[in-house]
Amino acid sequence: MSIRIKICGITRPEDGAEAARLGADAIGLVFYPKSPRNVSLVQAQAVIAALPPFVSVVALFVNPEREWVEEVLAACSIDILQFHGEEAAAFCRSFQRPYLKAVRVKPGLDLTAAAAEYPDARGLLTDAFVEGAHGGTGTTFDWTLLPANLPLPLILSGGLDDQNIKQAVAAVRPAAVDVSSGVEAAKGIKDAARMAAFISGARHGAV
Ligand SMILES: O=C(O)c1ccccc1N[C@@H]1O[C@H](COP(=O)(O)O)[C@@H](O)[C@H]1O
Repeated sequence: MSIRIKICGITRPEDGAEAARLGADAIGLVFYPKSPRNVSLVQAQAVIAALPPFVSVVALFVNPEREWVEEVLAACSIDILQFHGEEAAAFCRSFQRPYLKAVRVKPGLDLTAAAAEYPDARGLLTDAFVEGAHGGTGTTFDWTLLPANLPLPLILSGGLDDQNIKQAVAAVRPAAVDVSSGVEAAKGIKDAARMAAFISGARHGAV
C-alpha cells in the first residue's frame, strides 16, 4: 500500500483544498486552545466544506474534556480522532470512532509497550518529546529509536519538512507521515510550494 500523507494544523479552507489538490490523504484540525493552530467549530466547518470527499478529516485533541470531543463530533464531519496527550486507551475508544494515538519519543521510552496499550488504535503517531509542549514544535527525534516491528501502523511526525521528508521515509518506511510546522509560511498558514515539495518527497522516498 502506498504511503499516506497527512497535513495537520489546517486553519483556512484554501489551505485544506490546496493540500487535497496536491494529493494529501488527510488533513488535521487542531482542537486545542493552547495551539497557534487551534480552530473554532465554525472555522473547522468551513475547512471541511472546502474539501473533496476523498480526503479524511482528523480531529486533534490534547487531554480534552469528554464533552469537548462530543461537541466537535456533533458539529463537524470527522473521520478520525487523534489524541496527542496522555489520554488512556479507555477514553480514546469510548467515542467509538477510529483513533490515532500520539506518543512523544525520547530515549528510554518503550514504544512497543506504548503501542500495546492502544491495541485498537488505527496507528501510533510518533512525535518528538519537547519539554513543556505537546506537539507542533517542528522538532525531529532520533529515528533509530523506532523499533522494527511495532504492533500498530507507524505514522511518523515531528519536525518533518520539505527538505528532510524523502530521507525520513526512505530510512523509517512508515505507513504514513504527518506534518504541521514544516510546510507553513507562518503559524497556521500553509505554504503551497512547501506542501507540494513535501508530498512529492514523501512519495519519492517511499519507492
Ligand atoms: O500542530 C499543533 O499545533 C499541535 C499542538 C499540540 C499537539 C500536536 C500538534 N500538532 C501535531 O504535532 C506533530 C508534529 O508537528 P510538527 O510537524 O513538528 O510541527 C504533528 O503530528 C501534528 O499533528
